[in-house]
Amino acid sequence: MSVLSIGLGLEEGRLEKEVGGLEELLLQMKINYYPRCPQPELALGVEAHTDISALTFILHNMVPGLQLFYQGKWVTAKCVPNSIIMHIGDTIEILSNGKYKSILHRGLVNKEKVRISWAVFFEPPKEKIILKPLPEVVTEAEPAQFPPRTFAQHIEHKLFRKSQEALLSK
Ligand SMILES: O=C(O)CCC(=O)C(=O)O
Ligand SMILES: [Fe+2]
Repeated sequence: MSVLSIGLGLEEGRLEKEVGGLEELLLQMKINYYPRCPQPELALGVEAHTDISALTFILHNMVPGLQLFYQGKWVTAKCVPNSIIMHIGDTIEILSNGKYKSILHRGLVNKEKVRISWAVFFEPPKEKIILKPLPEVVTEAEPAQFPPRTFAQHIEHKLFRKSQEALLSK
Protein backbone atom coordinates (compact mmCIF):
# COMPACT_ATOMS: atom_id res chain seq x y z
CA MET A 1 0.00 0.00 0.00
CA SER A 2 2.97 2.34 0.63
CA VAL A 3 4.13 1.88 -2.95
CA LEU A 4 0.63 2.66 -4.23
CA SER A 5 0.50 5.82 -2.08
CA ILE A 6 3.88 6.97 -3.38
CA GLY A 7 2.70 6.24 -6.92
CA LEU A 8 -0.03 8.81 -6.41
CA GLY A 9 2.45 11.36 -5.07
CA LEU A 10 1.13 10.92 -1.51
CA GLU A 11 2.83 10.18 1.79
CA GLU A 12 3.58 6.48 2.04
CA GLY A 13 1.13 5.79 4.87
CA ARG A 14 -1.76 7.67 3.31
CA LEU A 15 -3.78 4.92 1.56
CA GLU A 16 -3.42 2.63 4.54
CA LYS A 17 -4.73 5.41 6.79
CA GLU A 18 -7.62 6.11 4.42
CA VAL A 19 -8.81 2.50 4.61
CA GLY A 20 -8.81 2.61 8.39
CA GLY A 21 -5.26 1.54 9.19
CA LEU A 22 -4.24 -1.98 10.11
CA GLU A 23 -6.54 -1.95 13.18
CA GLU A 24 -9.66 -1.47 11.08
CA LEU A 25 -8.81 -3.53 7.99
CA LEU A 26 -10.89 -6.66 7.74
CA LEU A 27 -9.20 -9.72 6.25
CA GLN A 28 -11.51 -12.23 4.66
CA MET A 29 -10.40 -15.48 3.10
CA LYS A 30 -12.33 -17.24 0.38
CA ILE A 31 -11.40 -20.61 -1.04
CA ASN A 32 -12.47 -21.19 -4.64
CA TYR A 33 -12.76 -24.79 -5.72
CA TYR A 34 -13.12 -25.30 -9.47
CA PRO A 35 -14.01 -28.91 -10.25
CA ARG A 36 -12.90 -30.53 -13.48
CA CYS A 37 -15.33 -29.83 -16.24
CA PRO A 38 -15.67 -31.87 -19.46
CA GLN A 39 -16.89 -28.82 -21.38
CA PRO A 40 -15.10 -25.82 -19.90
CA GLU A 41 -16.28 -23.55 -22.72
CA LEU A 42 -19.86 -23.97 -21.48
CA ALA A 43 -19.19 -23.17 -17.83
CA LEU A 44 -17.66 -20.45 -15.69
CA GLY A 45 -16.11 -21.01 -12.26
CA VAL A 46 -16.35 -17.44 -11.00
CA GLU A 47 -18.23 -14.99 -13.19
CA ALA A 48 -16.67 -11.72 -14.35
CA HIS A 49 -16.42 -9.17 -11.53
CA THR A 50 -14.19 -6.62 -9.92
CA ASP A 51 -13.20 -7.12 -6.27
CA ILE A 52 -14.73 -4.66 -3.80
CA SER A 53 -11.70 -4.91 -1.49
CA ALA A 54 -8.83 -2.47 -1.15
CA LEU A 55 -6.39 -5.21 -2.17
CA THR A 56 -6.77 -8.93 -2.84
CA PHE A 57 -3.99 -11.49 -2.58
CA ILE A 58 -4.37 -14.84 -4.35
CA LEU A 59 -2.49 -18.11 -4.09
CA HIS A 60 -3.49 -21.05 -6.27
CA ASN A 61 -2.52 -24.62 -7.09
CA MET A 62 -0.72 -23.69 -10.35
CA VAL A 63 -3.62 -24.65 -12.62
CA PRO A 64 -4.39 -21.80 -15.05
CA GLY A 65 -7.90 -20.34 -14.90
CA LEU A 66 -7.74 -16.73 -13.73
CA GLN A 67 -8.47 -14.38 -16.61
CA LEU A 68 -8.26 -10.60 -16.71
CA PHE A 69 -10.12 -8.35 -19.10
CA TYR A 70 -7.27 -6.31 -20.52
CA GLN A 71 -7.34 -4.09 -23.61
CA GLY A 72 -10.69 -5.51 -24.71
CA LYS A 73 -9.69 -9.18 -24.42
CA TRP A 74 -9.71 -11.94 -21.80
CA VAL A 75 -6.09 -12.71 -20.95
CA THR A 76 -5.12 -15.80 -18.90
CA ALA A 77 -2.85 -15.02 -15.96
CA LYS A 78 0.47 -16.86 -16.07
CA CYS A 79 1.14 -19.38 -13.32
CA VAL A 80 4.39 -18.21 -11.77
CA PRO A 81 5.78 -20.53 -9.07
CA ASN A 82 6.30 -19.00 -5.60
CA SER A 83 4.44 -15.83 -6.49
CA ILE A 84 1.35 -14.14 -5.09
CA ILE A 85 -1.20 -12.46 -7.32
CA MET A 86 -2.34 -9.06 -6.14
CA HIS A 87 -5.45 -7.31 -7.37
CA ILE A 88 -6.28 -3.70 -6.75
CA GLY A 89 -9.91 -3.61 -5.69
CA ASP A 90 -12.71 -1.05 -6.03
CA THR A 91 -11.74 0.67 -2.76
CA ILE A 92 -8.32 1.74 -4.05
CA GLU A 93 -9.81 2.57 -7.45
CA ILE A 94 -12.22 4.97 -5.75
CA LEU A 95 -9.60 6.58 -3.47
CA SER A 96 -7.21 7.02 -6.43
CA ASN A 97 -10.04 8.45 -8.58
CA GLY A 98 -9.52 5.69 -11.13
CA LYS A 99 -5.74 6.13 -11.45
CA TYR A 100 -5.47 2.57 -10.20
CA LYS A 101 -7.98 0.26 -11.86
CA SER A 102 -9.94 -2.51 -10.24
CA ILE A 103 -9.61 -4.98 -13.08
CA LEU A 104 -12.48 -7.09 -14.36
CA HIS A 105 -11.60 -10.76 -13.93
CA ARG A 106 -13.13 -14.22 -13.88
CA GLY A 107 -12.22 -17.81 -13.05
CA LEU A 108 -12.42 -20.57 -15.63
CA VAL A 109 -12.80 -24.27 -15.03
CA ASN A 110 -10.34 -26.72 -16.50
CA LYS A 111 -10.96 -29.91 -18.47
CA GLU A 112 -8.21 -32.01 -16.89
CA LYS A 113 -7.43 -30.56 -13.52
CA VAL A 114 -9.15 -29.32 -10.40
CA ARG A 115 -8.22 -25.72 -9.68
CA ILE A 116 -8.13 -24.28 -6.18
CA SER A 117 -7.42 -20.69 -5.27
CA TRP A 118 -7.13 -19.01 -1.90
CA ALA A 119 -8.06 -15.35 -2.01
CA VAL A 120 -7.53 -12.97 0.90
CA PHE A 121 -9.48 -9.73 0.65
CA PHE A 122 -8.32 -6.66 2.58
CA GLU A 123 -11.44 -4.64 3.20
CA PRO A 124 -12.12 -1.32 4.89
CA PRO A 125 -14.70 -1.13 7.70
CA LYS A 126 -18.28 -1.23 6.38
CA GLU A 127 -19.66 2.01 7.90
CA LYS A 128 -16.86 3.92 9.60
CA ILE A 129 -15.21 5.43 6.53
CA ILE A 130 -16.60 7.38 3.61
CA LEU A 131 -14.81 6.26 0.46
CA LYS A 132 -14.27 8.99 -2.09
CA PRO A 133 -11.47 10.19 -4.36
CA LEU A 134 -8.71 11.80 -2.29
CA PRO A 135 -8.64 15.59 -2.76
CA GLU A 136 -5.00 15.47 -3.91
CA VAL A 137 -5.90 13.35 -6.95
CA VAL A 138 -8.92 15.40 -7.98
CA THR A 139 -8.36 18.38 -10.25
CA GLU A 140 -10.49 20.53 -12.53
CA ALA A 141 -9.27 18.48 -15.49
CA GLU A 142 -9.84 15.22 -13.60
CA PRO A 143 -12.97 15.70 -11.49
CA ALA A 144 -14.11 13.07 -9.00
CA GLN A 145 -15.41 10.01 -10.83
CA PHE A 146 -16.96 8.37 -7.79
CA PRO A 147 -19.57 9.74 -5.37
CA PRO A 148 -18.87 9.49 -1.63
CA ARG A 149 -20.11 6.17 -0.26
CA THR A 150 -19.39 3.96 2.72
CA PHE A 151 -18.07 0.51 1.86
CA ALA A 152 -21.52 -0.90 2.73
CA GLN A 153 -23.17 1.59 0.36
CA HIS A 154 -20.69 0.71 -2.37
CA ILE A 155 -21.59 -2.99 -2.04
CA GLU A 156 -25.32 -2.17 -2.03
CA HIS A 157 -24.94 0.04 -5.11
CA LYS A 158 -23.01 -2.66 -6.96
CA LEU A 159 -25.57 -5.36 -6.13
CA PHE A 160 -28.46 -3.05 -7.01
CA ARG A 161 -26.88 -2.14 -10.36
CA LYS A 162 -26.30 -5.82 -11.11
CA SER A 163 -29.88 -6.78 -10.33
CA GLN A 164 -31.16 -3.84 -12.41
CA GLU A 165 -28.97 -4.91 -15.34
CA ALA A 166 -30.25 -8.47 -15.00
CA LEU A 167 -33.84 -7.21 -15.04
CA LEU A 168 -33.23 -4.96 -18.06
CA SER A 169 -31.62 -7.77 -20.02
CA LYS A 170 -34.74 -9.95 -19.65
O1 LIG B 1 -9.68 -18.08 -8.59
C1 LIG B 1 -9.11 -17.02 -8.83
O2 LIG B 1 -7.94 -16.97 -9.23
C2 LIG B 1 -9.83 -15.72 -8.68
C3 LIG B 1 -11.03 -15.79 -7.80
C4 LIG B 1 -11.67 -14.45 -7.62
O3 LIG B 1 -11.62 -13.61 -8.47
C5 LIG B 1 -12.37 -14.12 -6.38
O4 LIG B 1 -12.55 -15.01 -5.53
O5 LIG B 1 -12.74 -12.94 -6.22
FE1 LIG C 1 -12.10 -11.62 -7.67
